[in-house]
Amino acid sequence: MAEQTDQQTGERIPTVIADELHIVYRVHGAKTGKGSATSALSRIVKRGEERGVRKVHAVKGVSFVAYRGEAIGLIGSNGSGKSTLLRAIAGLLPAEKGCVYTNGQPSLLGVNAALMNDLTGERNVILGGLAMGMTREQIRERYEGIVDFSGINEKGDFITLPMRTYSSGMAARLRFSIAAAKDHDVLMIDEALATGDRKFQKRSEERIRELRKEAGTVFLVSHNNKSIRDTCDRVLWLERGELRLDGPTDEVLKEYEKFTGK
Ligand SMILES: Nc1ncnc2c1ncn2[C@@H]1O[C@H](COP(=O)(O)OP(=O)(O)OP(=O)(O)O)[C@@H](O)[C@H]1O
Repeated sequence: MAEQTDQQTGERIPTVIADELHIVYRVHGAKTGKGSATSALSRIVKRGEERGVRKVHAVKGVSFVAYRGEAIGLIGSNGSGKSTLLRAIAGLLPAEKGCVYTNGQPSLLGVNAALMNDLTGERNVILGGLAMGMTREQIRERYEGIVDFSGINEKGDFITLPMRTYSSGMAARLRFSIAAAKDHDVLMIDEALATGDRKFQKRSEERIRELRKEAGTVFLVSHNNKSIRDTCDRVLWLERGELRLDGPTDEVLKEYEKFTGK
């Protein structure tokens, strides 16, 4: 339906809307000060604060609209809130204030995406496919493609070995290949490209471009400015949880590189 409207009117279709989004983590059991009498007293006096709970305000009032067909890079220093923002878009973290709307099913592909270490790569392809909502039939059809794309079998029959025998790069490649086998409405990739070798990075970038053409929206978190430049046409720059810049890749990266001194 949505695609038809797109073709008929040429209008851009929003896929993700973040409106003044705030995300706060609560860390339980964290000490709020040394075990002194004064800190105990101040804890009692600060009545509004839950005891032993520290709050981390990771995303602060972020607003943007993402459209179908866009590939958006998320950049910023360590701890600036990039992964948190992705997890919130995926619906894995509740908003403290503001909200995030998504049109379609968002899928988050992180380097920690859950695959079973004791199962073979083969079983994980099937499980991963089922978990993404593919049918057994679709998985059977795409199985060869997934294994070929991952390149896991290039150096021997590794796909029939348990995942725990894979190097971290091999495991990351398989995760990316499984996720990329499906056409996603909103695909979010957290640093996945950084783990593969250069040849695999090139293949992944190509696949990201294809996914965009298939009308989805792709978000890519990366510390590799080249990967961002090669795959994204728009960049959101987060710093200390705030959206510092949102614009065309070249413009934002130029400012970011000035900031980081690169
Ligand atoms: N599970 C958690 N509990 C509490 N605080 C957290 C948690 N995860 C992240 N944070 C905090 O939230 C802030 C943002 O972290 P986040 O992982 O989103 O940053 P990032 O930009 O993805 O960083 P990096 O580039 O290092 O991956 C940081 O201050 C971090 O300490």
